[in-house]
Amino acid sequence: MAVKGLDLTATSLAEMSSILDVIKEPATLLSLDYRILAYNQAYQAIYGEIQGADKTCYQVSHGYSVPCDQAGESCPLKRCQETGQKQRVLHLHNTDQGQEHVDVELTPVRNSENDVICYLEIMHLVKEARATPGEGAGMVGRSAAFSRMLEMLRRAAPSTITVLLLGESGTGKELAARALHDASLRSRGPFVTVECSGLTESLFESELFGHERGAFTGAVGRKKGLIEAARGGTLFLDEIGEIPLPQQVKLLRLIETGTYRTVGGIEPMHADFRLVCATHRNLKRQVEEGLFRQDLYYRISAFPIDLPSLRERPEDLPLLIDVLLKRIAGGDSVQITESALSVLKRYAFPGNIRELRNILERGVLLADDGRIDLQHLPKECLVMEEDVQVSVFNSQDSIEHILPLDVFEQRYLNHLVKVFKGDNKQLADQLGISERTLYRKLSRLK
Ligand SMILES: Nc1ncnc2c1ncn2[C@@H]1O[C@H](COP(=O)(O)OP(=O)(O)OP(=O)(O)O)[C@@H](O)[C@H]1O
Repeated sequence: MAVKGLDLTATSLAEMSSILDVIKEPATLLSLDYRILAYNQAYQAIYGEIQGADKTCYQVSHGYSVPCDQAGESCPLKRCQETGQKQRVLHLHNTDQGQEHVDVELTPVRNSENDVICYLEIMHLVKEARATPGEGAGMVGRSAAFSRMLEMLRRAAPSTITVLLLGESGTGKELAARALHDASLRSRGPFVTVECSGLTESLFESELFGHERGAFTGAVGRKKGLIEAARGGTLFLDEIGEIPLPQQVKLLRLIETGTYRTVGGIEPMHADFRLVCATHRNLKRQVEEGLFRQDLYYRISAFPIDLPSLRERPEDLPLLIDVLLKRIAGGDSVQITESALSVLKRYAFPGNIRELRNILERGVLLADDGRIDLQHLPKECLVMEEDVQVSVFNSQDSIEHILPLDVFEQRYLNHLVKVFKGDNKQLADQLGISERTLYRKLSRLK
C-alpha cells in the first residue's frame, strides 16, 4: 500500500502492529494524512477493530469527518507537523466505555534522511476524571474549562513541583488534590490533608510536627505529626490563605530546609512529602495587604492551577447532576425534571459543586415520586428565576432569556396568583381554562 511519506506492504503493517504490542497502552502509527496504518491490541480493546485502510484517527476517536483542528479542537498531528516535535494534548475520545478523557502523545518517526515518515500515537487513558457517568468517587466533567484544568493537573502530577490549587469554595480543590496524588509517582504513599483554617499556633505545630512525651501539659505520649504521616506521599494544605503570619514562618522554614523539629524534640527530622496547597483567597492580594508572606507565596505558587467555578462550566451540569445523584444515598433512582434542570442552568451557584450536591440531597428527600421538580428546589434558585421572569415580562423584544414553556407557565401563574385580585373561577375564566385545570396547575406550584 502506498501511503504519503511511507511505502508499506501488508506484511510490514502486520509486523508493525506486533511491534506496537510492546507498548501496553493503546498505540497507533499514523500516516502524514491522518490514516491509521497500524495499531496494537490495547488500542483494539478500547477503540474496536479498524475496518479498511482509509480510516483516520479523527473518524475513530471523535466520529469527525474532518481533522480535529478543523472541528475546533487542537490537533496534535497538525502541531507535530508544524513544530517537528513530540506533542501532547488532552482529548475526549469515543471508547468502548463511551466518551472518556485521553492524554494523546504524538511523536514524529523519521527516516535516515531525517524526514518525517509517520507518527507514533500513544493514548494515555486518564483515570483521574470521567467524562461520562460511571462508578467511582472521583472528578467528573467534560467542558473545555474542566479539560484545561485536568490537562494542567496531569502535566504537574509526575513531577515533584509544588502545586497551588486556586478556586472558589466547593469547586473541587480537595478532589483535584487527591487526583494529583493518584496520578503522581507517590500514589502508593499516603495522602494527608491538613485543614489550615482554625488552627491555633500551638495546635498548628503539634498537629503538623508532632510532639514528644511531656512536651506540654497533657502530652502523655509521643504523637506522630501529619508531616511524618505524609512520609513518601503528598501533604495537602487546604485553605493555606488562612494560616496566620507566625505559623507562615514555620511553614516556610520547613519548605526551605526540608527539616523540622517535633514539639519538645531536639533532633531535626527530615521531611519527605510532595506539597499541594489550596485556597479560595486571592493570595497575591493578601501579600499586598501584608497578610501573607511574599517569600512563602513564591515557594508555594510554583505551579498554580485554576479550578473553574460551576458558572464557567454550565455544560457539565447535567453530567454532574447525574453522577452526584448516584453518589447520594437514596438518589440512585431519582431524576430531575426538565423544568428544574433549566432553572439550575440559570442559577449562579455561589457554593459551586458542593451547593449543587446539597440542593440534590434536599431534592431527593422532598421528591416523593422520584422526580426533583421546581417545588423541590431551594428558594434562592427560584428568586433568581423571578428576576429573569420580570425582565421577560418587561421587555418587548428581548430574546436573551428564552424559558421553556412549562417553566414560563409556572412562573406566570406564580406571578398571577400573587397579583390577581379576583377568585380562582374568575382567574380560570380569564386564562381560558377550566377551574379544574387551574387547580391542577396551581397544585404543581405548591
Ligand atoms: N468535578 C467533580 N466531580 C464530581 N464531584 C465533585 C467535583 N468537584 C467537586 N465535587 C464534589 O463537590 C464537593 C466539594 O468538593 P471539594 O471539597 O473538593 O471542594 P473544595 O474546593 O475543596 O471546597 P472548599 O474550598 O470549601 O474546601 C464534594 O462533595 C466533591 O466530591
